Parts: sequence; C-alpha cells; structure tokens
Amino acid sequence: MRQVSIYRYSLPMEAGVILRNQRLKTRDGLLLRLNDDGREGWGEIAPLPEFSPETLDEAQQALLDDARRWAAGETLQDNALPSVAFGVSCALAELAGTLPETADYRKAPLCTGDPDELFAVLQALPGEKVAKMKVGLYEAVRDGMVVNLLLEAMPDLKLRLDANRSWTRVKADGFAKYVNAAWRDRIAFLEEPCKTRDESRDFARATGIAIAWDESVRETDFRVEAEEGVAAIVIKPTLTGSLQRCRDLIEQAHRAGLDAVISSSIESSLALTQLARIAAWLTPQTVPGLDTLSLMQSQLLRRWPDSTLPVADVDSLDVIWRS
Ligand SMILES: O=C(O)CCC(=O)c1ccccc1C(=O)O
Ligand SMILES: [Mg+2]
Repeated sequence: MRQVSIYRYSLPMEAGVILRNQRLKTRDGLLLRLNDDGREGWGEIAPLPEFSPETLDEAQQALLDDARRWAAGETLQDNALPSVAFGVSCALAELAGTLPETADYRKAPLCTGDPDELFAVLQALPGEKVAKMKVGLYEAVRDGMVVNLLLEAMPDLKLRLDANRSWTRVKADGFAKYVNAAWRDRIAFLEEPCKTRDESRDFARATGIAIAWDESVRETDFRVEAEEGVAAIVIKPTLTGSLQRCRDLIEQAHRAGLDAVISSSIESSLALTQLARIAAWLTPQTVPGLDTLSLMQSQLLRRWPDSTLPVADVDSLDVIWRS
C-alpha cells in the first residue's frame, strides 16, 4: 500500500551566506518520503530564495496536491514548480530503484578569491585540480589579476569562474585584459559573464575565454546549441525540474558537444548526495559543482563522506502531512 510522509526542515547556515540581496540564516525545505510494497524513496523540495521562481509555501501546496494524488493511486505528471518536480521525481526514482547508488563525491572547491586559502585547498585535492571562483563581486580588474596569479602559480590548475551576469561588456574586457592569453584555455569556463547573452557570446569570441550558461538554461527561450566559445551548461536540478527534464538537457548538451555540469542549489546533504549520484550516472566525465555543504551547520538524514558536520535525524523534523 502506498504511504506518504512530508516533513519540513530548517537548518542553520554558517554566518555570512548571502544570496543576491539577502542573508540566508537558515535553509528551509521539505522532505518527501514514499513507501510502497516494502520499498522507500526520499526526495527534497527546497526552493532557493532569490533564485527559485516559487516560494516554499507555494511548493508545499503543490507537493501536498501531488502527494494526495499519488497516495490515491494516480500516476503523477511532472509538477509545474521546478523544486517540486525535482524532489518528487527523486523520491519516485528511489522507490523504483532507477536512481543508481554509486555517487561522484568529487566537487570543484568553491573559493572566494583569497589565493592563500585556495592554495591550501588545492594542495590537498586528489586528482584533477578544478576549482570554482566567484568573480564580479569586486573590481573586474582585481578578479583578472587574481585569476592570472592562480593560473601562473599552479600549472595543473583549471578554473571555473562565475560572474552571475554582473559585468558590462567593457568591464568584462577589463577582466580579460589581465589574464595572460597563454593561460586562457585553463579557464574551463566562465559562467554568464555579461548582463545579456549576446554580450557574453561576444566576450567569448573576442577573448578566447570559454563561457557556460547557467541562468540562461532556465529561461523559456533558451535552446541548447553548439556555439563558438560556449563550453558547458550548468544544471541546477532544484531550479530546473524533474530528473527527466534534467536528463533531456544533459542529452541535448552532450549531443551538441557541450559539457553538462550538475550543480547545487544549496540543498541539504540529502539532496546533495542524490545530486552526486545523478552526476555519477549522467555526467561521469564531469566534476559536479557540489561544494556547498560547508555553508551549513548540519547534515540531514544522509551523510556526505568525510563531512564532520552533525547529522539531524528524522525525529528532529516536523511532520506536515501523512497519508
Ligand atoms: O555551481 C557550483 O559549483 C556551486 C553552486 C553555485 O555556485 C550556486 C549555488 C546557488 C545559487 C547560485 C549558484 C551560482 O552558480 O551562482
Ligand atoms: Mg552560476
């Protein structure tokens, strides 16, 4: 018999985690547990403030609706809200045994741009040295100098950069000017350098620095295409939709010769370990962008290997609904 439980969680964040315009004190979300025939599947539904189109309350309403239908024996269509579609599809996939257990726990360490800190992290990193750094928070010229310094100091380092659309075309040039042309191909990609897609394309062609689409992937007019200077698309499933929708995007990217990078929307360790499994399954050649657990003060139900954070268990959660 089908049984459903829905829980609500609120996990304290490290001080100083800022999303666009607001400080994130706690990460709030919902967990869905499905049981049927002695099998179990979990999913996490956690819209990210400032990034998700839906609020947590809207997601909760939509999830309750899906949960009631499923408990009544219906077959669910992908929910219209991305976070709900993702969480529900993960729970159904675990229940059906179609989400493989093997996980890719490599992560591109997320750096703030303090070179000393990055050196220490990278020395300790086994295998491929890929790090991710946010740019566009300070002066573009300073970003260019830091990137140049890092590439010069570590010949086996590859960098992923993320400007979150913060630069004008002129500012972006100010960045590129300081990055030695000989090292530009060690920038695996720079996510969304400019305010518009056309400016970002032009930047890539003019500078030889490859770019990746992130925000663009979630816009309605976006199509996955091979384009000069475009290396990858970033897929954040919580912001994007169901497992099937993510699989379609990954397949389109690979067919166009682009990398697809599975990336975090700051989910708890429950969804984060699922993302590591999705990455091992669907993008085995690509290091996923999942270095966000250390922004939190606690894990949830499932453990990320090597993390020393405490793990909250199911008894610590509020039950929202049971079938
Ligand atoms: O992509 C990664 O490596 C980490 C995740 C990340 O950067 C991110 C996490 C939440 C919201 C937005 C972003 C972003 O890519 O800007
Ligand atoms: Mg990004």
